[in-house]
Amino acid sequence: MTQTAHPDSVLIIDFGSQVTQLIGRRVREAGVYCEIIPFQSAEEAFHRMKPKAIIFSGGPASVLDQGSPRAPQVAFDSGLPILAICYGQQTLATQLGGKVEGGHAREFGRADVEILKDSPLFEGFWEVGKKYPVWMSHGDRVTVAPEGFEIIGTSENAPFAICVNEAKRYYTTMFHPEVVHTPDGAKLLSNFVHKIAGIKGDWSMSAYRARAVEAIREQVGDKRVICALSGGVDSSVAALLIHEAVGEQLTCILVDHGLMRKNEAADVVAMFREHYNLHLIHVDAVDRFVGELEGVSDPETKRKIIGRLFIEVFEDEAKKLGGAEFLAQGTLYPDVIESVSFTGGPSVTIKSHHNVGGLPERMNMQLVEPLRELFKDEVRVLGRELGLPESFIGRHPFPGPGLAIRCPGGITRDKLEILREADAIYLDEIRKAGLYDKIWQAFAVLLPVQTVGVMGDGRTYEFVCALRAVTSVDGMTADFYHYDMNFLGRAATRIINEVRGINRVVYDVTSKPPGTIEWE
Ligand SMILES: Nc1ncnc2c1ncn2[C@@H]1O[C@H](COP(=O)(O)OP(=O)(O)OP(=O)(O)O)[C@@H](O)[C@H]1O
Ligand SMILES: O=c1[nH]c(=O)c2[nH+]cn([C@@H]3O[C@H](COP(=O)(O)O)[C@@H](O)[C@H]3O)c2[nH]1
Ligand SMILES: NC(=O)CC[C@H](N)C(=O)O
Ligand SMILES: [Mg+2]
Repeated sequence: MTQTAHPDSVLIIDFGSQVTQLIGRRVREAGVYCEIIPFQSAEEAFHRMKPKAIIFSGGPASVLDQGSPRAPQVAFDSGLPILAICYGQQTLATQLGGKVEGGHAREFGRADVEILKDSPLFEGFWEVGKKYPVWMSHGDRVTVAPEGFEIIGTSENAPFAICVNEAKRYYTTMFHPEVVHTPDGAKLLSNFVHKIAGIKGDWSMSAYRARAVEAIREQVGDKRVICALSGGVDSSVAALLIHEAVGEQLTCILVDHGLMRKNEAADVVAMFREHYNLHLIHVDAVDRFVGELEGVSDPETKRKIIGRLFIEVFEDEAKKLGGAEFLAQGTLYPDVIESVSFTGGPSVTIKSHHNVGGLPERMNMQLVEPLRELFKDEVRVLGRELGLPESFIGRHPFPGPGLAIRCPGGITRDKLEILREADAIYLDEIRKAGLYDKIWQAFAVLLPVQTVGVMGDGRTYEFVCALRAVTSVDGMTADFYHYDMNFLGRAATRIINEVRGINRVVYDVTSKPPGTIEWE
């Protein structure tokens, strides 16, 4: 979304660290605009962005390896302040004539850094002669600093814990200031962008909104955009931004595939019609999806059928509109990071996430992704900024393939109905207990297992319903939610009493890993 130069920006050069995204986050929290760019395209981005400061991230490679990543020369020629973290420190040292060695004691986790000399980097919170906790994760280390550098902080296994050239404004740390395990790290990054680079810090979500709108206008011109709108917070916020940018040129398409939560499609349509004056097409594709899914039990086959049908429905709708040049998506930063990782490498497919990403190629469309630099909680802040009702902002994520992947075994219309009812009761109980916002995602699963029960003196032989609730930050890892047993008892009783077809309820106590959040 960032075609134009921002007057006060920070260029974060990504060497592939798992936590690079957190650097961006901290910089934004300090009120400064930034972009994270893979090292391969950093030079190009530098000329486009005209940043006021540069940060080098950590990374999995060793600078001692042939062909390992380097920072572009322009970073050093620019005269800009540089903060270089971990791998960034190692490549900076190597590129400026210092030395890096492997084979020393590796260091993962907490370390204590002792401050040897004052610096604007930690002015206001770290004092000479004292020790402070930081988080390290490295095998290699700098053993000879480049000329003009001095060590101002040291730790047991990282003699060059903080090594700087104040004259040039080059600051390098062996530890990671961006992670929460370095308690003062955010302040350190804030000092770098404010005190050292002299950037004001007047960037905010409302500034993000204004720039995003401007960038969308520039990208889209007077062409037509379609937006796949699920009512999830990501696609809702993307749709509102694009609507603000190009108004009438936007058409949103909500596909009711019969796999949504109870009343979901109607609620989403009602909310958008009530609050916003945008084109919204509500496609009733229930028979098309459920018709093809009936009897299908293999999880990957279900996902592939759903992915294909989504494409077909969008193709049909775009045709009816006379074609569309752009497809909008609510892609977030965590969705992007996996595709730009330097190490890449073959990884196994655990499950094929339904993703409209396959659409544009097949349909000859360009992508509009105004949220690709944000995290989910930042998207929520932006949603509030745009006036999206709170009931939409705080919603639990809901997967594109919906209830189909919560109904292990063969899908039938009856099973989908039973599951939809159980899920609605479960969520209702969660809301009543005031737990909805404490849980990251909660849902019911209908197991393809029938068990014997007794109700009203009669024998029953009905399905088992499993309840799931997890806490998580980004969905990549998760812990099961620790309910009070009374709550579970209440939810189970209501589901068994009110839903015909279920006579037993169990709770899933599996974390991710080794489980995944969804059952398929
Ligand atoms: N029923 C649907 N109709 C139209 N588009 C959909 C539907 N389900 C999913 N999509 C599209 O697929 C994208 C990916 O879904 P995903 O669930 O990751 O995001 P979301 O629904 O916007 O937000 P959330 O993660 O909070 O559910 C959505 O942003 C939306 O563009
Ligand atoms: O849009 C989506 N399309 C999918 O195909 C899909 N599969 C899982 N999910 C959601 O992703 C998060 C992690 O889920 P898993 O642990 O099951 O992989 C959880 O939030 C899941 O609900 C999906 N979202
Ligand atoms: N976290 C990092 O950036 C690690 C850098 C380098 N791979 C090392 O092991 O030292
Ligand atoms: Mg969703």
